[in-house]
Amino acid sequence: MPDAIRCSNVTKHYGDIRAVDDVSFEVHDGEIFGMIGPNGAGKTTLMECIEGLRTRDTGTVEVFGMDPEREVRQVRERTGVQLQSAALPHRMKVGETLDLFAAFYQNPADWRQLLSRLGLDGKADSYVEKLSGGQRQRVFIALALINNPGLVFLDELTTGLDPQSRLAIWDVVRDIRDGGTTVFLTTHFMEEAENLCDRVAIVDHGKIVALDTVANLIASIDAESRITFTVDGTPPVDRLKEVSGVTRVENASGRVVVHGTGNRFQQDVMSVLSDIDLNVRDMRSEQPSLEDVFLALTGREMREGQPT
Ligand SMILES: Nc1ncnc2c1ncn2[C@@H]1O[C@H](COP(=O)(O)OP(=O)(O)OP(=O)(O)O)[C@@H](O)[C@H]1O
Repeated sequence: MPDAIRCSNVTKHYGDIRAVDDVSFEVHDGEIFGMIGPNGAGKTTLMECIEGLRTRDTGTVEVFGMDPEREVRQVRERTGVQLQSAALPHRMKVGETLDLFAAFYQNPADWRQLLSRLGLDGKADSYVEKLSGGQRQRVFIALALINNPGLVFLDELTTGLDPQSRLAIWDVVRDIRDGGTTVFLTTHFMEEAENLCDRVAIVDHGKIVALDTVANLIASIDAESRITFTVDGTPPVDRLKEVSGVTRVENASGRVVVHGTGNRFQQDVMSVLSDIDLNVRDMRSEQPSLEDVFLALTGREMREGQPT
């Protein structure tokens, strides 16, 4: 698969702070690629070096084979960057804003079609600042897509949105990918990376500490799953301990937690429970997540110090 982005040994300092530390990776054409990591990990700086908005200290960056620092105009024509809302003038209508941005490019998209594609029919005459958070983010996506880019950068697109708007934005991002545009995004939300991204880079202290599909990242750490339930009667603790893959069984007054690993763990525990002649209630299953991957790789919680 050809690559939309290639970075080799990219480093960026701010004074003594090494924000990006010798990073090398590729983003494939046509994928949704996500960067996750704690505050200050270097995600935005790395993204800006790739966008050509920030000058790297060392290393090479190629976007569709071009250097974003030297071939600025050509890279701008083929990429879309999501602006922060503060970057827009006050009291602009949605249609006016899109018209203005369309004028910057040689082959702009038909913005009325874009609005329709993004579920913003009828909003052309609304003031941007009067829209809901989710609608405003769609306008920023429309602005990032105004030049029909082959690659779009989205930096913490859903921060500040309610869960329902976030889900709707995920559909929009998938639709962008399915339309043939590569998506490079950063997020603070583990579940966003898990649900949306084809591949994820975990960034910590300016380095990529892991990069793969979410399923492969989770499989790589061999972390435990948990099945929790309540039984009316004596739980079959000894039988559960014999199930292959089970590492631990806790029992506190009939509330049982079974820990284990492997593909068959869940199925085999269920099979023991369906055999016993007891009422099993309130069952919950917890799978390992990207949070567990981060913890396994760094020894720290990714959410420590995160905004809520
Ligand atoms: N313009 C700047 N001048 C000086 N230091 C900066 C500047 N921008 C970022 N930094 C520092 O560089 C490091 C990386 O910051 P960056 O914003 O790239 O991280 P991030 O992963 O995007 O964080 P967040 O998730 O909070 O946005 C941090 O230590 C930050 O304080």
